[in-house]
Amino acid sequence: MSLFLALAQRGLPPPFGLAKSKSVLVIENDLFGGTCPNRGCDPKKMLYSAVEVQDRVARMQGSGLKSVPTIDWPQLMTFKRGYTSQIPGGTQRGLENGGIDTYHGDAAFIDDHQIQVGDQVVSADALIIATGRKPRLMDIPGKEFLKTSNDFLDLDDLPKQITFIGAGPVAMELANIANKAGADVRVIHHNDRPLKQYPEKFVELLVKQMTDEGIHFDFNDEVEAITQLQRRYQVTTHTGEFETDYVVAAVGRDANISKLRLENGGVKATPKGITVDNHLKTTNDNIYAIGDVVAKSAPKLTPVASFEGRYVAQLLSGQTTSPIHYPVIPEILFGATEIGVVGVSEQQATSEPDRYAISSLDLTHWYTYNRIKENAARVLVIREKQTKRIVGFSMVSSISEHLLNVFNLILNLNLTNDQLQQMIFAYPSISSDLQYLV
Ligand SMILES: Cc1cc2nc3c(=O)[nH]c(=O)nc-3n(C[C@H](O)[C@H](O)[C@H](O)COP(=O)(O)OP(=O)(O)OC[C@H]3O[C@@H](n4cnc5c(N)ncnc54)[C@H](O)[C@@H]3O)c2cc1C
Ligand SMILES: NC(=O)c1ccc[n+]([C@@H]2O[C@H](COP(=O)([O-])OP(=O)(O)OC[C@H]3O[C@@H](n4cnc5c(N)ncnc54)[C@H](O)[C@@H]3O)[C@@H](O)[C@H]2O)c1
Repeated sequence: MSLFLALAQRGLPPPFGLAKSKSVLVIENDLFGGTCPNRGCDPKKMLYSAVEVQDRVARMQGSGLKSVPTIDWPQLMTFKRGYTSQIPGGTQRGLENGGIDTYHGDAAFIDDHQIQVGDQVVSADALIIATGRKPRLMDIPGKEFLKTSNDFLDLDDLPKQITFIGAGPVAMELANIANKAGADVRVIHHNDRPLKQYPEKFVELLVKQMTDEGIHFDFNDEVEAITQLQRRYQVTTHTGEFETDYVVAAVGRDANISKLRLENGGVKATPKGITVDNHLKTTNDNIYAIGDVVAKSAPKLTPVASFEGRYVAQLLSGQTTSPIHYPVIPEILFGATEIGVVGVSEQQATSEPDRYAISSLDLTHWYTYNRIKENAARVLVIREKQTKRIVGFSMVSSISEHLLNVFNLILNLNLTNDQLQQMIFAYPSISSDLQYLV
């Protein structure tokens, strides 16, 4: 028997893959499906459905459209819940229909083969830990008043004034939604270079656009305390104090390991997560770890967790013995303006000028972006000088996700310029610009 401790919906391939040859059990202590479809990527993008349309209509004012729609938050939340409410039950039924047993409860190791779930004990030959991460709460006076992305993504009514602490992906994406839905939004960040994984100039552009939309940024500031007033909160920072209706801590996420009693299973972890080798094996030979819970340099994203899940399923069913080899991994910050990166970064290319050449292009006036009255569309295309192959791509625009995935294919398949010039793309479309970019 193989046993999985909590697998997100996107991680389902491993239990399904293994269920053909082994008896499999999945334990989840909260919502089956995990973070992404219940409280992460998917509900966030359900809310973005309204933001994207509103933003596009706003840009077309005076070019054929009159008046910008306002967002009705309770209706939008009902729309989102129409999706999220189906996830836990649907995921659990899907597992059971696939011949996989499910348990609901906190999993904790008794030893390296046995797991306690509530008052039951289950045992397995191999175990896979996929318990993810949870929002980090700050240890400051008034921390009990802090809300998280989980709370924000399920708000019945939108507070008038919302403060986000941190300017990482979670805060920036949710701040954008709150602002477009009509809230007065403030973001407090403890340095002046948020979103380090994205090109600095693109982040500056994003911050400027969000500021122009009315979001107030406090950089190089630190929240010291939250005090409850009659109906509101007072936020005290290094530099002063202000009142707000709702404070979201978005300062990172911690590995879900505190309930697992890892020591009983001989599994070592650091504050960054569970330690694994290049086969995703923990410090115990029978136990593997995948996804966000792992201490690793690969980005903590849903498709990365799924990829790791498929790899461990292949390993356990004898289809591979090789170490895990990650493909090129794209990252994207969603929003009315999206920033995407894949492959060699601008930072890396700049630090190796003999090896890489960077082309920086402003596409704002290109037909594709002109047609939708885009505020700013820019790309960085990074080539290896010797081979002339494209090895990196970054983009800022309202529709970056399209070209990002196309460049992801180019990089992963190692396509040459000649091969791309031999193709015919549907025209005019976002991806037909490709032949002018490569
Ligand atoms: C607001 C937000 C937006 C995001 N947006 C994106 C995005 O746009 N794109 C993207 O790729 N990624 C995004 N992510 C990241 C993505 O959600 C995670 O990378 C992904 O969910 C990780 O999957 P996982 O299976 O490792 O863990 P999870 O999905 O977190 O699943 C772990 C599960 O384990 C359960 N669990 C924990 N401890 C125990 C225990 N002791 N016993 C039993 N069960 C336990 C948890 O309840 C949870 O359901 C976002 C995250 C957040 C918070
Ligand atoms: N579009 C996406 O792919 C997407 C979207 C959201 C989340 N995610 C995933 O979720 C993970 C977690 O995101 P996150 O934004 O919660 O965490 P994060 O760690 O990526 O960002 C948190 C930010 O808060 C800052 N910070 C820390 N302490 C602070 C403090 N006391 N005051 C002010 N700022 C402080 C940090 O410097 C950091 O920049 C991401 O790394 C990513 O893997 C991905």
